[in-house]
Amino acid sequence: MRIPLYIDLSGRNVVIVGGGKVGERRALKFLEAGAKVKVVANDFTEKLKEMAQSGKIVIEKKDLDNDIEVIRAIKDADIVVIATNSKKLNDKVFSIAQVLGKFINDATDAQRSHIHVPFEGSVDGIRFAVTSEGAAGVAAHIALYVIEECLRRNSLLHSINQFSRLFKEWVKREIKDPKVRFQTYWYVMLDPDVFNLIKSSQIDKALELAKLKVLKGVPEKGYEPDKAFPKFIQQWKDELLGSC
Ligand SMILES: C[C@@]1(CC(=O)O)C2=NC(=C\c3[nH]c(c(CCC(=O)O)c3CC(=O)O)Cc3[nH]c(c(CC(=O)O)c3CCC(=O)O)/C=C3\N/C(=C\2)[C@@H](CCC(=O)O)[C@]3(C)CC(=O)O)/[C@H]1CCC(=O)O
Ligand SMILES: NC(=O)c1ccc[n+]([C@@H]2O[C@H](COP(=O)([O-])OP(=O)(O)OC[C@H]3O[C@@H](n4cnc5c(N)ncnc54)[C@H](O)[C@@H]3O)[C@@H](O)[C@H]2O)c1
Repeated sequence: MRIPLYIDLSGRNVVIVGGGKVGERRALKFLEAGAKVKVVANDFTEKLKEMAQSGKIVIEKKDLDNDIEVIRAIKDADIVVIATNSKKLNDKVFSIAQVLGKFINDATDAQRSHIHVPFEGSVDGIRFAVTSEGAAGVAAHIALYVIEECLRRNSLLHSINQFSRLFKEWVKREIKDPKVRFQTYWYVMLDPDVFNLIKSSQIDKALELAKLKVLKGVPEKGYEPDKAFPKFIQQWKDELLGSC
């Protein structure tokens, strides 16, 4: 079972074996996460060559035809990406990387890949990633579109998002006890007066009222996410899903 994570790869070494279209996409993706990217192949796309020329990545032109070359290429990697069009070479890189204990993203064999690169999107800074783990990429791609459009059209979520960000900043500054903080978030969301202000996009007023309520005291129990979230959904399901 693979689990979803968002990872900052600053300063980590990612070695991509294969300099074609897929290798290029992986280079761009891992660069976004701050990784030091090296692409090893016997041929590269124009874009990869440009990226190397401008110092964003390193490219190493090599015919990887024996184990020693592969070991040399990947020994310093934290993550190895397999993306050549030679099944024999992909299998070789996989077994060596596996023995060396590397994390492997195998773009050519979803089943054995440790890491999957999902379809990804974001609306208003809420990020999401969708994958079928290689089983039905077409369906995952369509699912991403549905999620993205549904969230984009949802003005209620937009307001909740605006409110939550500002409110959380304030709570983290003002309330020292994390246990109380956890209760606080759902305590105000379940308050009908605060929520009606959020619903009508009066974010400043909602914040003012929420702060007042919190300063008067937050219950120590009863607003844990596993209780509060279903209650919230039950109440606002139609408004939330109406735009989907
Ligand atoms: C999101 C995206 C990210 C990215 O690759 O950057 C991505 N695939 C994209 C495109 C794409 N994929 C394929 C084509 C060719 C034609 C077509 O089918 O359209 C194209 C189009 C193109 O290349 O242009 C076919 C294909 N895909 C995989 C295999 C190998 C296998 O099946 O084992 C084969 C060969 C199948 C065969 O041999 O028949 C496997 C994977 N593809 C994944 C992700 C992961 C799980 C996704 C999931 O299932 O949810 C996984 C497991 C790889 C991983 O996790 O590393 C990217 C969106 C690009 C964008 O939109 O910008
Ligand atoms: N995961 C995905 O989303 C996805 C999408 C499309 C294709 N694929 C698969 O990924 C693989 C790569 O696809 P592509 O379109 O980038 O292919 P490509 O033909 O554009 O690139 C292949 C790369 O492998 C290199 N290579 C091959 N043999 C080599 C060797 N002996 N030594 C060094 N380098 C070598 C080539 O130089 C080239 O850079 C294919 O197996 C394809 O089926 C995966």
